[in-house]
Amino acid sequence: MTTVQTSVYEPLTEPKAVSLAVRLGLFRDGAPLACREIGDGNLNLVFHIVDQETKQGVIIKQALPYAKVVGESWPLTLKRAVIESNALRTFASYVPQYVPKVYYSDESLAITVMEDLSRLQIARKGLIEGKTYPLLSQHIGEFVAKTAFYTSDFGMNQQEKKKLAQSFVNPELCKITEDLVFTDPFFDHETNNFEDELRPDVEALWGDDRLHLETAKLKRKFLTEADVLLHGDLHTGSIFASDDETKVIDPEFAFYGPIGFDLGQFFANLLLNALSRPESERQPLFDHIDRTWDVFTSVFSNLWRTESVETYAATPGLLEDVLRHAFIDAVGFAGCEVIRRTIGLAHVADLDGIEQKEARLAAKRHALRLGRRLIIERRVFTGTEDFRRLFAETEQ
Ligand SMILES: Nc1ncnc2c1ncn2[C@@H]1O[C@H](COP(=O)(O)OP(=O)(O)O)[C@@H](O)[C@H]1O
Ligand SMILES: CSC[C@H]1O[C@H](OP(=O)(O)O)[C@H](O)[C@@H]1O
Repeated sequence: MTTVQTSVYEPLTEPKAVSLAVRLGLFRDGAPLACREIGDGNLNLVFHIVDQETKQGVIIKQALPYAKVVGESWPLTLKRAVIESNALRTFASYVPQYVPKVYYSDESLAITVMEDLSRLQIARKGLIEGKTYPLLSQHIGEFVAKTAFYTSDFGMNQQEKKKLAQSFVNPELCKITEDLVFTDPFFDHETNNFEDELRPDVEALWGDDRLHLETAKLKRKFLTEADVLLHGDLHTGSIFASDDETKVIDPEFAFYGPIGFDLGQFFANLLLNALSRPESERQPLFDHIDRTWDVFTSVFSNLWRTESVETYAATPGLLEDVLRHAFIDAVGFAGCEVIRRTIGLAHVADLDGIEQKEARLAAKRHALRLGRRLIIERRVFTGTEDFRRLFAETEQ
């Protein structure tokens, strides 16, 4: 991986980002450059620099030494920028069509300079506006299948895999997920954030021993199962889309983990959008879940049968076992994500943006019932049609 170390860290400002872009020779001499900090995520600065004449742009993303959403009281490693640029490059070696090009990265400045994707729209925003993105699930299914297979012990040299896994050890970012996704929302923790009216529903979750046991099993998987290289935060705000293109961004949470995790995060964020829509407009979200799983299983199975490096790959029943466990885990992980996006620290605009208060509270109560049953009943799921069934059963 070519990440250079040239300078001493300082947070960029818009003028400093322009100077850096000029110094790096990213634009022609004398180009009239405009720059805006457009970061709307929880953690980092994102500078959009555009040549005003040619309209060509680049993105400079910079990690701050703390979590932007909370402030300097929450220090956070700058190494996440290296993880992010290395993950983008690793993914590009398998699925270049689904990630932005990385032009340059600098470990000391904690920056990744990458392709400007402004021609596309963040999928969460588009889905909230009612867009359907017909190819989103086909692309994400293929993205997850190929990145998972080729980084697994079945798709790459098993000694090389261990080295790759080592380079993606990401303890601080994993700890955020361990806390914010798998732990805090299930207990009375200060990071939680929810409307007072939801307190009885939330306290019921906090006192639910069965839910605690099943969530603990999922957290244990996340902590211990170094199966494939994951994106680690594959929600719809980490995906740029149009009707014919899909690009996955923001893999600073990348690490070696359980194969069902990225799928579960993606399913959950489709469900969160479905929760914000009237019943008559939910079908495209469930269709996306079906298609993601179908494409994932078909691409992954094909690679397993044709390119596996592991002797046991041909053992009858093994692939089916891997896929079955990936699915069950994905359902459970989706439940954790639905709950944490409803009452945890980091919410989603799909639910928070429901203007009418009673409708918003109803959608959030539905989310809590759905998330709980996804976790507890994940082993009963036989296919993606069960998402529709459970969604309907938890509506009231
Ligand atoms: N390659 C890109 N091209 C255009 N805009 C981008 C690009 N990467 C990020 N952005 C913009 O910056 C925002 C925050 O980026 P993101 O990587 O999600 O940051 P964070 O790590 O803080 O969540 C995105 O929602 C998007 O609007
Ligand atoms: C304090 S980090 C909260 C939350 O933010 C991350 O998302 P993003 O970087 O896309 O804004 C991640 O989901 C974390 O759990």
